[in-house]
This record gives sequence, C-alpha cells and structure tokens, in this order.
Amino acid sequence: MPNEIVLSMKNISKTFPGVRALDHVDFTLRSGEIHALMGENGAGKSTLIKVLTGVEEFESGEIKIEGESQMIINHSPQEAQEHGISTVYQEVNLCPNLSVAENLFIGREPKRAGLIDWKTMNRKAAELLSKLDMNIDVTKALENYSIALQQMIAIARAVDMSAKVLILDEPTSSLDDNEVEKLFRLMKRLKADGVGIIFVTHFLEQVYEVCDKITVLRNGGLVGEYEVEKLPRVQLVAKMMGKDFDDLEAIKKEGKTAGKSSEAVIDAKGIGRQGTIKPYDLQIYKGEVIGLTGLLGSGRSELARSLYGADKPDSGELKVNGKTVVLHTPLDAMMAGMAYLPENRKEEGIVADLSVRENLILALQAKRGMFHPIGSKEQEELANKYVKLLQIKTASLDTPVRSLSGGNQQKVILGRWLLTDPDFLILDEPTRGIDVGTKTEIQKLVVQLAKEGVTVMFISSEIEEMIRTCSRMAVLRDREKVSELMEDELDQNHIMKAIAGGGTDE
Ligand SMILES: Nc1ncnc2c1ncn2[C@@H]1O[C@H](COP(=O)(O)OP(=O)(O)OP(=O)(O)O)[C@@H](O)[C@H]1O
Repeated sequence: MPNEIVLSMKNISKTFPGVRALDHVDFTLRSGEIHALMGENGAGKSTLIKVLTGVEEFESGEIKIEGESQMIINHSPQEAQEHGISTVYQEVNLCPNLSVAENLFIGREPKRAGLIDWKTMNRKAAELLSKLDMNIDVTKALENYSIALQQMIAIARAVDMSAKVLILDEPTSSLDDNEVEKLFRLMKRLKADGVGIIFVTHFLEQVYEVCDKITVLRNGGLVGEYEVEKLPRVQLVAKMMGKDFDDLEAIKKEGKTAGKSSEAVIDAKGIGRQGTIKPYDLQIYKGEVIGLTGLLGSGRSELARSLYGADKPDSGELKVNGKTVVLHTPLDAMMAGMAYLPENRKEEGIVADLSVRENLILALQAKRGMFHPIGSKEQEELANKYVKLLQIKTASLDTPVRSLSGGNQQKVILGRWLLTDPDFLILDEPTRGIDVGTKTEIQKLVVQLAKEGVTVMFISSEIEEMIRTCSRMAVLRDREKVSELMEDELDQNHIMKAIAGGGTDE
C-alpha cells in the first residue's frame, strides 16, 4: 500500500505560564505506519497529543488530516474523533461494570423500534473483536478482563469509530511481556489495515520491536524524524538527552554492595495475608538493595505492602532494627523509619492541587506531626534541594503539581520520601514512565543511598535495571516468595529461569 500522509502538523507552538512546551514542532504520520513519539520527561510529547486532540489549544501552526481540504483545529476529543483521530490511554476510559459489547457501542448502540437491539449489538461486538483475534464473551462485564484486554477493547472501539489515526499513550506501562506481545500483534494488524499509529512510550526495546519511525522531541523542540532501522539505540538516547551517552555502563557493578552488614534492618518471619501473599520469611540487611522480581501479578507489590503495613498481614512477625513491631497504618511504618513509593502513584501519591513544594514536604510534615509545622524557609530549602537533586522540571516551587509532566510528578513523590530520611526505603517501579537519562540518575541515587547505609527494596519490571542496582533478589511466583538469588547469580539467565520456575540450581 502506498503510504500517503494521513496527518501533518506543522510549526506547532504552545506556551504554558513560564514554559515553552512546544516550539515550532512538525510531525508527520503516514497510513500503515507505527510512529514512536519519544523524548525525556517534559519534552512535550503529551502536549503535542493534547493539541492534536483538542484537549489544549495551540498558539500557532497548522494541522491537516487526510480527506479534509482545510486545516483543522480540534476543540475537544470528540471533535478529533470526528476527524478520525482517536486516543487510547494507559488508564482505560471505559465503564467496568457494563458488558464488553456495551462498552464497544456506548453512544452508538444499534436500535430496533427505539430500543437497544442487544442481539445485534452482541453479534457485532463479537465480530469486531474476532476480526482482531480477540475471541471473548462480549456479554460479560468489562471488569472481568485483564487491564491488557480492556485496553485492547478500547482500541477496538476507537478504531471501529474512526480509523485514520490511533494514538496510544504509554499503553504498555502496566502490561507484562505476554500482554505487550498481544498488543503489538493488534497494532501490527491495524497497521496492515492502513491505520496510522502514534505510539508514545519510554521503552526503547518496544520502539525497536514495533515501530517504523521515531520523532524525537527535546525541551519542546523537534530534534528530528528518523527511520527506526537507521537509528541505532545509542544515537536515539543521545538525541533524546541532547548529549553523548556513556553513563549507563558506568554504574554497572561498581560497588553495588556497600560492605556487607550482618545487621538485619528487616526481619520478617511468616508474614502473609490471605489471598494476597503467602507467608514468607525475609531478612534484609543494612545498606543492601534487595530486588523483588517476578511477573506482573506475582505478588511483588503485595509483599512490599505487607511489610509496610499498607495491607495489614494476618500472620507472622516483623522485626525492624531488632524490635518487634506491629504496623497498623503507613504512619506507623513511617515512624519506624520506613518509606514507600507506591506503584500506583496517581491514586496513592500525588496531590494534584498542591504545589510542588507542598507535595514534597507532605510526608516529612506528617512524620514530624502537625504541631511542628515546617517553617517556610526550611520548606523552601528542602524543596529546592530535591528539585535540584532529581532534576524536577517545574516553572517554580509553587507550581501546582498537576501541571508537571507525568515523569516529573513521579520524581516529586520520590523526593517526598527521600526527604523523610528513611532507614528502609521501598521503591515500587520508581522509574516507570521516567526517561532514560533520569532513570540512570535514579539508579545511581539508589546505589548511593545504599552506600550511605539506607536499606532499599527495589521493584521493577525491567530486569536490566534490577541487575544494575540490586545486590540480592527475592523471586516471586503466584503470590509466593519462591527463592532468593545472590549477587553472583544476578544475570538475565538466572533471573528468567527463577521467574519462570525452572529452578535456579544447575
Ligand atoms: N497544564 C500545564 N500547565 C503548565 N505547564 C504545563 C502544563 N502541561 C504541561 N506543562 C509543561 O510543559 C512541558 C511539556 O510537558 P509534557 O507533559 O508535554 O511532557 P512529556 O514529554 O509528555 O513528558 P512525560 O514523559 O514526563 O509525560 C513540561 O515542562 C510541563 O511541565
């Protein structure tokens, strides 16, 4: 199929107070093309998508879509959809308690004599999904299906409604490998049907697996458009960061384990919670970075939450620094010197309406108690220190956190916990959604914190990242801790085997 241009954006500019989010950016999408939109946190990716889909206005530039003679300006996502542009986000925007068929046809249900024609709707839904290789019961409520499937259903709906341009905004962040594979199959299928797909992602591997082109943004400016085949990874990273990239290797192996200590900061015996995590024993020593590995849903976060008291265990005993403790609430855990960066930051972390400074200070203030307010000078000093340390991109300390890019919001929450100066820090996917440059910085920081005596629990879906930072790993499978891997066993092979269940002894 000749690849004609389906979407062209030229010279797009957009300014937020204090930030030039897009500066004369061009973007071109062809039919049957999967086009990655990449850049570090705050580069302008989301803004470009928002401008395209009418969520934000833009100041100057032109948008043209195939089939329309005039340039278009969308004022709402609905209008964008009428122009053939649909977006599917990581958080699926459908109704969990309605059936799959209803979700597929909401607002455009087939009718008979003024009433919804259920039979036709269910049949059409099944046909639509089966065309995309999803053979599922469409009469069941959406919530019965995994997030991955829900996302694919959202994609099917979007494509069925308007098929020219499909935008996938970080769709793979919460999927496991198997689910990502399925999503890719669907994407390739749509590509073969001539849909143009914009794929916003931070995962390099995935870009090289599925994309044809890459457009790179940096600081609101266009760096360039490249064919995937002609752009080696290192160069891509260099373009995103705007500098040469030789950093990642540098932290590898270099003194990961600070002098081994025999002092157990955490000593868990038989801790468990029915239906969530089977009873486990785990000792964690001062200054080590212990990784939790396993497939998505294997119980990694659940183990962390049971230690922290976020989900109260129903069995076992926990000692922190030699003392038996019972943690009823996260505040108890914080008082015992723990800090927990949750995986689910949107719901459990960020307070969107508060400023960057207020968000940063929050946990420390809770720890000190409401009767000991932190003075504004100290607040400012602390907030400034962590904005600098984590390179948080914000117009000022008083900017509402809501207006920061996703990755920068994440850094704010990480900063919040670092600020409490914890003995034991649990990081659940701390670098998800964070760009490569900052990822490296965070990995370095973790290794550094361990050297300074902080004990860290690190959970990540990226094995490479775990190998780089952890000195030991606990392996989980089906909500059970099944083994531990020592430092000399921390390589891709051993880990994969342990996760898969082939055993680690050879
Ligand atoms: N509503 C807003 N108000 C003020 N500034 C904003 C707003 N939305 C975005 N920005 C700023 O515009 C810049 C571009 O942000 P954008 O969200 O487009 O980045 P991004 O490339 O999507 O980053 P990430 O990968 O972190 O999601 C950032 O500096 C961000 O702080």
